[in-house]
Amino acid sequence: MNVLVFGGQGQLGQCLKKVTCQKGLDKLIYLDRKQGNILDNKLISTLFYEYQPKYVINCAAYTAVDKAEDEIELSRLINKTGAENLALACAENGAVLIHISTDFVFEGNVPKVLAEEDVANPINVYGLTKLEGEQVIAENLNNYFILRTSWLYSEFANNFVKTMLRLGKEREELGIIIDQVGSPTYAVDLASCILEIIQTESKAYGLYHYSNEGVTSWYDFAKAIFELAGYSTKVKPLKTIEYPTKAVRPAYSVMDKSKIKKNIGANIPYWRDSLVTCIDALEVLKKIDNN
Ligand SMILES: NC(=O)C1=CN([C@@H]2O[C@H](COP(=O)(O)OP(=O)(O)OC[C@H]3O[C@@H](n4cnc5c(N)ncnc54)[C@H](OP(=O)(O)O)[C@@H]3O)[C@@H](O)[C@H]2O)C=CC1
Ligand SMILES: Cc1cn([C@H]2C[C@H](O)[C@@H](COP(=O)(O)OP(=O)(O)O[C@H]3O[C@@H](C)C(=O)[C@@H](O)[C@H]3O)O2)c(=O)[nH]c1=O
Repeated sequence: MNVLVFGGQGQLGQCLKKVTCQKGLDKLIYLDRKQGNILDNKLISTLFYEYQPKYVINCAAYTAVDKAEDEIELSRLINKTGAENLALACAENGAVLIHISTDFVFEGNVPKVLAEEDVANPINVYGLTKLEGEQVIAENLNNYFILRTSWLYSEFANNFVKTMLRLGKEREELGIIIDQVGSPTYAVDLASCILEIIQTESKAYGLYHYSNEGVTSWYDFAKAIFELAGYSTKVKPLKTIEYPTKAVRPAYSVMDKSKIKKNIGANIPYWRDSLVTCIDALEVLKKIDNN
């Protein structure tokens, strides 16, 4: 049972690799941007012909939230057209598509836990193009899982945890937004959930929410990162208005995970417990680097 992973060198792609290695699974084929460009339909056809995949995991995306405001067409090309290309190839070849989306499809203007059927109303280009990607998959394919996740971090690639650890070393104090609230997600936990869907060959296709359990602000998340990593960096709470960014971000994007727990049997860790695991993993990598 072959599984093609597009965006295999990104953060989630590397987490999938870590989990498959731990579990001894060897049927996943990881494609970097060159080996598996989701904008190249000829290449996609060749890959489907060569590997006859039963599952396709799309970890490829345009994820630079602020830059997307200036690169609308590129963001749309990767997040919408790329998703459409994979959906069409899956439909033609009878493969199941597992696609990742985001909490940023929501406006987040009310402190209400968001379910899959709640109205999406993106407030930035990244969120809009991710929503367009979801829609184009649903229009072209029946056998798909779209997992919306939020605030992904891990020991791999770029993410908020690694940014905090870098800046925390350089500065005595950091100002971090306190009035944006959500749920951090350890990408290794999400990778395990994706593999669970594949291993159980679940047929409960559809749209799902997946994040770690619990709710926090970026400010409290940063404080927890420094505390667990043993840093003495001070953290100053800022209002969104005091930290201007090119893209507007949702103030409240906590997602309801009842559906994925019920249909897939997902067992979801609490965000702080997973943060401990990630900080430990970063420590191990640091030791390996130093040797
Ligand atoms: N990061 C986060 O906080 C969150 C992410 N998500 C979603 O989760 C998914 C995984 O995100 P994450 O792993 O963090 O993202 P990354 O940015 O770490 O990885 C995305 C990968 O996609 C690759 N890519 C870009 N364009 C193409 C293309 N045309 N063809 C093939 N590959 C391409 C990138 O390659 P290159 O580096 O060479 O450009 C990169 O390796 C995405 O769908 C994202 O929208 C959802 C919520 C939160
Ligand atoms: C670096 C920094 C960020 N912040 C704020 C800005 C922002 O509101 C928040 C997070 O900043 P980042 O730019 O790291 O994260 P951002 O790119 O906004 O993260 C988002 O990425 C996309 C891909 C998603 O899908 C979302 O779920 C979410 O994870 O923290 C500060 O307040 N102070 C700082 O020093």
